[in-house]
Amino acid sequence: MSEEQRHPRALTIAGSDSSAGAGIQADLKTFAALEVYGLSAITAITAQNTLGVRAAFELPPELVEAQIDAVLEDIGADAAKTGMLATAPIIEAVARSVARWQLRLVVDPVMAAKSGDPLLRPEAVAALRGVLLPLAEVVTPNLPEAEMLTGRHIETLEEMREAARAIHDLGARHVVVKGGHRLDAPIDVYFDGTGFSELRAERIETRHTHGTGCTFSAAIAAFLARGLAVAEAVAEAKRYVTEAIRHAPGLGHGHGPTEHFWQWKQSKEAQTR
Ligand SMILES: Nc1ncnc2c1ncn2[C@@H]1O[C@H](COP(=O)(O)OP(=O)(O)OP(=O)(O)O)[C@@H](O)[C@H]1O
Ligand SMILES: Cc1ncc(CO)c(N)n1
Repeated sequence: MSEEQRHPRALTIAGSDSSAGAGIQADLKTFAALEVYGLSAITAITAQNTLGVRAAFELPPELVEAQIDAVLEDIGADAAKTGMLATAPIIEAVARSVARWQLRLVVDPVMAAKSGDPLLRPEAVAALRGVLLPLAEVVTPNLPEAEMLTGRHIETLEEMREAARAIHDLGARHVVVKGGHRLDAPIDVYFDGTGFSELRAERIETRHTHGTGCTFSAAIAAFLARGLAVAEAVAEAKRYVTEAIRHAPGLGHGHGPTEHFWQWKQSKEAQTR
């Protein structure tokens, strides 16, 4: 097998974030940092910065499908992830592609930006729940998204476990309910259909958490593409996002982006010492 054939590759199906802290841009940076070749299919173009989303333009579902077909017919993907999908017709087009290409899929059920601006039309939640979740190998809702998907109020770890089970019942094979929105430690609950575990990390006191969910789900897809089992991929992705937050460059006046290339920067510094 040639080098080219062995190089792991991953596909992101998501929206463009002009401030490059979230969306397609965060996903491609994550793939690159984890040495996975990144492919992209853009669903929507947003005009946003660290303070909020000013405008969004949703692309036609046929164009989303055409992007996926173009890269998969030629290059192929070992894993894929979805982010902002914007509308029900786009979700349906993506679900068709995922089924046709038998993609190993990580679904980040993006509904709103950190600023609170909506990124998914309210009527599209039903399509996300009914059409895409049954195709997901892993789904990574934050607390408000888990509440929308289950119709339950979620606060405690026990409520996070109950929500993970309810989302698993919708068809997703592995569920991570993320606790980044809790005020105490950012503990995530992982459920594989049989047992629960917790992904624990220290809370980093920072406002620079724009795109942390995108980064986490892209890292899971990258580690799956590299051949890790789901539980390992999720644990490694948690470590990756924690360090990305820790090394955030402090850009912008609102929720700034995280840093993806801290390891590369550290090794460059070590070389010049
Ligand atoms: N301040 C923090 N310190 C450490 N880890 C954090 C912090 N905030 C979030 N995390 C972790 O980052 C990951 C992403 O979680 P989060 O709940 O922030 O996602 P999200 O709301 O979907 O993000 P976004 O919508 O901005 O992309 C989770 O593993 C979460 O526990
Ligand atoms: C395009 C895009 N996708 C996802 C998020 C979630 O953070 C965002 N802010 N923007």
